[in-house]
Amino acid sequence: MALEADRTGLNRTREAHTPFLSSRRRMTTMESLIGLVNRIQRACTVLGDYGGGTGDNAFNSLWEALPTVAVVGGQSSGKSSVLESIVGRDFLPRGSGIVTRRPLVLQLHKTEEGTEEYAEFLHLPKRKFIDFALVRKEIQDETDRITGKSKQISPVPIHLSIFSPNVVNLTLIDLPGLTKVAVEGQPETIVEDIESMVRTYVDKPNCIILAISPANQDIATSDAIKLAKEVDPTGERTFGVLTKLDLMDKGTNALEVLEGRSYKLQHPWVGIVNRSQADINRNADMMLARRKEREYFDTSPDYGHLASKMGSEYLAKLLSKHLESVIRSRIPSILSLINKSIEELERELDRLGRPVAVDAGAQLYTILEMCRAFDKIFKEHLDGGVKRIVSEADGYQPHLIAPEQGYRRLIEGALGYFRGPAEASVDAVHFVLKELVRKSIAETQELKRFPSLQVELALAANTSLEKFREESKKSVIRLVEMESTYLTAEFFRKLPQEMERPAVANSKNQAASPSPAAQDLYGDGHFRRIASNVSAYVSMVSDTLRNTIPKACVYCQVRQAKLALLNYFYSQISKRGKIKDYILKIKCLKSVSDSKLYMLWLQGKQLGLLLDEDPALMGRRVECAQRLELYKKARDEIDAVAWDLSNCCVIHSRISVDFQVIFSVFGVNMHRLIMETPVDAPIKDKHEESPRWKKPTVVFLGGPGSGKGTQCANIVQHFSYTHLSAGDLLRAEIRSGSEVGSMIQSLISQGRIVPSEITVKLLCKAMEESGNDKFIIDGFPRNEENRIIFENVLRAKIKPAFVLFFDCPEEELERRIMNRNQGKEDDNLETIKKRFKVFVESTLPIVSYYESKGKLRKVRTWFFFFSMIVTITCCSTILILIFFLKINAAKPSQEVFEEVKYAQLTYNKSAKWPD
Ligand SMILES: Nc1ncnc2c1ncn2[C@@H]1O[C@H](COP(=O)(O)OP(=O)(O)OP(=O)(O)O)[C@@H](O)[C@H]1O
Ligand SMILES: O=c1ccn([C@@H]2O[C@H](COP(=O)(O)O)[C@@H](O)[C@H]2O)c(=O)[nH]1
Repeated sequence: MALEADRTGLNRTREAHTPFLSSRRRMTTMESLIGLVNRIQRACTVLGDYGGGTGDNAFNSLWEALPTVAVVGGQSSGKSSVLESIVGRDFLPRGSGIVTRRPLVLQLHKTEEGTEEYAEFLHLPKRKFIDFALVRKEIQDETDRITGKSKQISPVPIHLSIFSPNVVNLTLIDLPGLTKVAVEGQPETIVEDIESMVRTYVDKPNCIILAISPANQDIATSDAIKLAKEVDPTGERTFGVLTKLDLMDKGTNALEVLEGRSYKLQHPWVGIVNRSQADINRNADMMLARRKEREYFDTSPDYGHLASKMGSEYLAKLLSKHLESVIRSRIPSILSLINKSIEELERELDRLGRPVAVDAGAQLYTILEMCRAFDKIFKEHLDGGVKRIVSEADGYQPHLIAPEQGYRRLIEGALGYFRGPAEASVDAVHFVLKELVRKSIAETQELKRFPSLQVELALAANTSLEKFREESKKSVIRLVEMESTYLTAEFFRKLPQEMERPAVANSKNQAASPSPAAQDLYGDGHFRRIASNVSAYVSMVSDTLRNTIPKACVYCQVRQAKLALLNYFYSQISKRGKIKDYILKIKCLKSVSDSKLYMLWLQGKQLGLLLDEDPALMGRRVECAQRLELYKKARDEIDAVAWDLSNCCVIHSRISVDFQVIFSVFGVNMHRLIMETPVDAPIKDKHEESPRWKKPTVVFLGGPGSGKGTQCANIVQHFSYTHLSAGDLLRAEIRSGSEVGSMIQSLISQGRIVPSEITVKLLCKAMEESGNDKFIIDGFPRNEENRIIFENVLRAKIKPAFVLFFDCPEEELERRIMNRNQGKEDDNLETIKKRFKVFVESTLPIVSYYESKGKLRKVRTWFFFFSMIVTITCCSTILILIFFLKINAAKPSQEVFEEVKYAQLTYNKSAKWPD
């Protein structure tokens, strides 16, 4: 199996190693569908997803989506004998009481005539059982391994594969026989336990019920029919089997039941005649028993007219055919479920994050990556958050009351009041930063699963912030002190001088009388002026500090937080990493006695401890990864079957039965389309012969958003073409709400390519409905499978002219799609990336294919372009062979259109499409 042994611990069988077989071993056509389901079922079981309902409900059950045949019957209904007759071997445990205590998933594989029969268990990979008595013993032993020797039952199935030329391809699930009372040694709840286990299978709409009833009992008392009637009242998925016909009372028969009069089912009842108890006791040959059964019906006066539809061989064939067709019809919904599950699991794995590495280097790397993620968020917040706080924090206004001690003392004293608000600014920024650290840690998705790391990171970041706060405080205090120690002399020089000068006499004789100014020298006015001057100075300093304090905060705290918030953490972490490595080395050298180092070892926590995830989360990740692998493999297998089948058609140059099968797999009625084409003629001739739409069809290819649709709209306006966009047709199908629509939706949302059958069907339908005979096919074929179907099916209907490739750089495509705004749900960044990938991986090779036919024209220069136009205009008889043109789609739309028109005008109508 593709799931690795160490991850599942369940690689127990060869099939368990590879329940999904390599393509070499892959069976083809009809058988492949049952084989495919078998492989998926086995892989599901390995991962705990099986019908018994105990699988992990947190996951979608793939098992439940798979069609199964459950064998249901009461005790002694002849259930085991029916199964043995179908297989043609004696291999089931027998005895009184409840023998089948675990579901037995019995997978029958038809091998070539003359090959040896053998059996294999999923739980015993390397053992091939040739002796079927040992198979019986192993079923008993394996049952006991889970249930003990008690009479308990377990829903965990046993998987048994039988390879034989005497079987048809079929998978059956044998369930414990329904019982009415608990007999000696059985738990009291056994009756309900068995019924509820059987119900978990038969309740599912994908379950085909093989209801076994003995003919020698009244059908109205049949446990199997009673249950089937409840869960499948219309009888659509129930096959009634009547056993023990030969044991009925003389003179009675079971025609009422077999002819559907007693209890009507949608499928015919099948009568069976098994070996008698005496035959079983003496190990009578099963092949002989089959022959006897045939003879019984052929010669029966009661059942002779039904003989061809009776017996275990007929039953096996009937079931195999039915199972095959049910699987076929279910493939779209299985694919849809798989795709949905893949998306869900991928999302969940993204959420859970990658598994934690085991070595110190990788652990360090993981931690650093998370730090980077945190740091990024922190910086984003920083750019928004701090600015606001810093600008709010500068609103301090000191209120100065100046004592009369001269300017210097007054000012110095006043400036002292700035200390408090300056420190408060630093604190405010500090708290904002701290809050941002908390917020950023909470918002860092990657950190969510590591609580210890969150704590350590917060601790280290806050330690750094404390350091920055101290630095910042020192700086702002220094700024305040600088203002106190050096007063700006310029300010004082500009003060009105007369205020300071003593009064002067007017004339020699005149006694000096105090001027009004002098009178005011020691009055209120004087002090008011000093106060006002001091205040003016303080306010000037305040303005300066209002600018410089935030600068200091930003420089010492914000800038540092941006540059070096985690430096302390990094140094701690790297020390731990080194210590750990060192210790490990020392331990290897057996010199752990170095006590100093050992102390360090104990002090420093191991890196691994920081990454101490919740074990439940780790388990969940492993489960998700395994499921994802299962679903992806299953999807590939289903795709491969489709691919194998469609290839058959190409290889044989005819539409084979298989091809029709795969068309109908997708519920597509391609029969008419196919049958209308001369399929037995060689492909080459086929295309030359009267296609239904004779006018040339042009194919537009290019990356998503390269402008194909835009140019199609232009063409439609100027030329009488009908534009058929494969993508738009698929989107319309989604909107129609059909079953296929949901599968398409799931593929489109992943940028994946829808199976050709569906796209071709939609294209043909649109062509028919258009009433036109000239088409541009936009965006098809876009992978190799598309191309093959295009060449072998669509080409029979149309006359392809040329492929026009729109060449455009990816950045331009992305820009255009993101701006397109046409409500296309796959126009989102996530899907776009996937579409580009698919385009490069799948569509470009198709472009190269047509290029390899030697028909490629490089992007033409304008000179070339105009010269060609001139040539055409001057000499219309010149026809230029152009099968393949490359359009420089990065040019403006109108210019692109000129190129498109040119291509349209100049292609050689008589030239052949490359074979
Ligand atoms: N030459 C151009 N220059 C600039 N923008 C363009 C040009 N051609 C088309 N666009 C714009 O780019 C977007 C994608 O174009 P359009 O839908 O035609 O691409 P498309 O190839 O049909 O895409 P898709 O493969 O998804 O169907 C549209 O919004 C369209 O208007
Ligand atoms: O032939 C086709 C065409 C389209 N798809 C799917 O549809 C989307 C959208 O197609 P656009 O042509 O880009 O509109 C594309 O990504 C495919 O998922 C397809 O499968 N087969």
